[in-house]
Amino acid sequence: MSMIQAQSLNLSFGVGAACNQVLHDVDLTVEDGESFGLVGESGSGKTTVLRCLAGQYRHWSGALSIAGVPLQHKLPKEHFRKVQMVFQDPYGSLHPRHTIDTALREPLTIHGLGERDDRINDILVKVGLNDSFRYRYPHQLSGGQRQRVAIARALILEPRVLLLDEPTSALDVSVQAEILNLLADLRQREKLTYLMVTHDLGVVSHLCDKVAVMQQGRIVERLDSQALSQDLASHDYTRMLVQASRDFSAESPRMALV
Ligand SMILES: Nc1ncnc2c1ncn2[C@@H]1O[C@H](COP(=O)(O)OP(=O)(O)OP(=O)(O)O)[C@@H](O)[C@H]1O
Repeated sequence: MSMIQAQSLNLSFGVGAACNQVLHDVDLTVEDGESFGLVGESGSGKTTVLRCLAGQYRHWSGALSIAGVPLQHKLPKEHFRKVQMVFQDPYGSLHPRHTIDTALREPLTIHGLGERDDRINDILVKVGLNDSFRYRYPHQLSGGQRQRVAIARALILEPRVLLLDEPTSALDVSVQAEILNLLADLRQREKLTYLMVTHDLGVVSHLCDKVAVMQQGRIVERLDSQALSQDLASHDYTRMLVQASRDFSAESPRMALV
């Protein structure tokens, strides 16, 4: 069974002359346990796809489902036990005046889950932190540690799907690989399915099994990330992205599309 499915997903902002259609008949299938990348130019609609699945936009048309369950426009609370989102900026996604303990406790309270102290300790260990972080505030953590907390907050409800919106792009280059390795590890251990937006084709080849390329609200190509690294893309736009990534990596070897 597919874990994530989008069929003919359309979404516009504004009305009348100001109407801007940002998604055009997006079809997407992500299998259980797969890591799927969404790449493409800025403004092509990648984040909007994630936000529809996360219930942040309700005015889409088409069909969406998670684990075979069709999504309604207003999502029930149980949806968020299955699907969680991790944002680009870990500082912005954590309340500055809430301790890490409060940030992690809140979803447990909302969903009425017990054994809260044990769950908080366990999840901190899973993301490579420990209980010494519990009573700190976000500003007392490094960028990488904050993103670990944001990942812990997403995982504390034991979801099956993580929607990752450029999870490493706001981080210092030196910690990006650490977070990518953590995400790869967690996917295996927790049997998660990932749908990840990224600009970085190096991240795709490191973390994703498959990739879809978006341009102006449409998916123009779907392929295995291995095929992408081996120059087997067929669409001109995808080939242009790969070339741009290679040119950039000549200046910054870390970005290399392996
Ligand atoms: N709330 C909104 N109201 C109006 N327009 C919006 C809104 N959110 C997004 N858009 C528009 O939708 C289009 C797609 O935006 P989206 O953030 O999905 O692109 P993206 O591919 O994720 O870009 P980036 O890589 O720069 O994050 C853009 O033209 C954007 O301006």
